[in-house]
Amino acid sequence: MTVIKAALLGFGTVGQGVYEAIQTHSEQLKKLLGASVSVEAVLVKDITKERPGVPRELLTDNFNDILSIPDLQIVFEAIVGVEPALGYLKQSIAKGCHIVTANKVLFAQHGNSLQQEASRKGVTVGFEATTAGGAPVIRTIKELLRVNKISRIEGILNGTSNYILTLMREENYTFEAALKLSQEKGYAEADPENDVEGYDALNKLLILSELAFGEKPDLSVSGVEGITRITLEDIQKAKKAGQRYRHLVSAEMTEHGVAASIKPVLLSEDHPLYSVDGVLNAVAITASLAGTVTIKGAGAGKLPTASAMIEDAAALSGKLQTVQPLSARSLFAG
Ligand SMILES: NC(=O)C1=CN([C@@H]2O[C@H](COP(=O)(O)OP(=O)(O)OC[C@H]3O[C@@H](n4cnc5c(N)ncnc54)[C@H](OP(=O)(O)O)[C@@H]3O)[C@@H](O)[C@H]2O)C=CC1
Ligand SMILES: N[C@@H](CC=O)C(=O)O
Repeated sequence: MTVIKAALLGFGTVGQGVYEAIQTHSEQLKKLLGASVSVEAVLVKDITKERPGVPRELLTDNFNDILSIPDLQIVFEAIVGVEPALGYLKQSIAKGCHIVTANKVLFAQHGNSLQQEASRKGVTVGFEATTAGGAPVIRTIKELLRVNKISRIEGILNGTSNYILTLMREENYTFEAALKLSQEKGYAEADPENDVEGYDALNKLLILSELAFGEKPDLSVSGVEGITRITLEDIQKAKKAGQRYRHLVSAEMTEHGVAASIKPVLLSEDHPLYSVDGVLNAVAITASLAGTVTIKGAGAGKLPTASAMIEDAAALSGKLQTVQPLSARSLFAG
């Protein structure tokens, strides 16, 4: 039996989901990739934490242990913020590994340069999980762009905000209680201010805009607004009037560049995003031939996000070397 060697950077909500999905979907991956995916090491920050379900000898807090794995093919990255993740991904590319990341903060700033470095080394960068969780928005835009020109993108890109707004409307939750529940469910960022003040949606819009239009919008005039100014009273008043608050992002190609907006908006029943409740995200892409294509799916959470990362790995079919299983599990044990 041969294997494809992978390493995991981060073992929080998303990292655990990727590890679990590789075990539970091993047969599908084997059929697609021609060999089993073997997780050879898991990088964490705090090596002393209890990690049920993962063999102790796979854990390390030293990135050099990852770099020293022979024939490593895929590095899944699910840690938080730009550094040290960016340095780790650059070193992984230099080692000849394909990388798959969920880290939108990093990717919004450094996605282009990472992709250029990867292409020079003949490897790929999967970033489906950076935007809209399990909903395949990146893949859809790439497919559309093969022939279409994209003129506009509009959507709900933060699962936490949509979940909070839904709980406040449907179950009279306070903002604080709804945020706490979204943290418990693993939807919110390590610093949830990124979610509720609109910065997470901003990073995702920057990623989509760069992909769809080849440039990022300038938001210095319109600014970025989250959901924190909306009160329970506002939401209940809107409900009585048959309206719903949504945190909406949009980006449109104009003759002066990309015009964008990120703010809460009141929608009526006739709007296509009116019914997108809970942790769902939805993105409507307007394309020259296809018209408007709308993708909807879980925008955050362990398994939907892992699904996006595993799909990126599955897309490497035909590009991966398989090797005999190793002794790697004992590489850095002790
Ligand atoms: N949660 C979600 O639904 C989604 C999250 N994302 C993105 O995925 C990434 C991970 O998110 P999530 O799993 O929720 O985050 P968590 O906070 O749950 O987990 C982060 C993991 O990264 C590890 N880590 C943090 N800093 C370092 C470091 N310097 N060196 C090594 N390991 C480190 C932590 O280690 P330790 O366990 O030791 O603390 C932890 O295992 C983020 O970039 C996030 O924006 C993307 C889509 C959806
Ligand atoms: N915190 C993010 C997680 C997914 O990207 C969100 O709530 O959308």
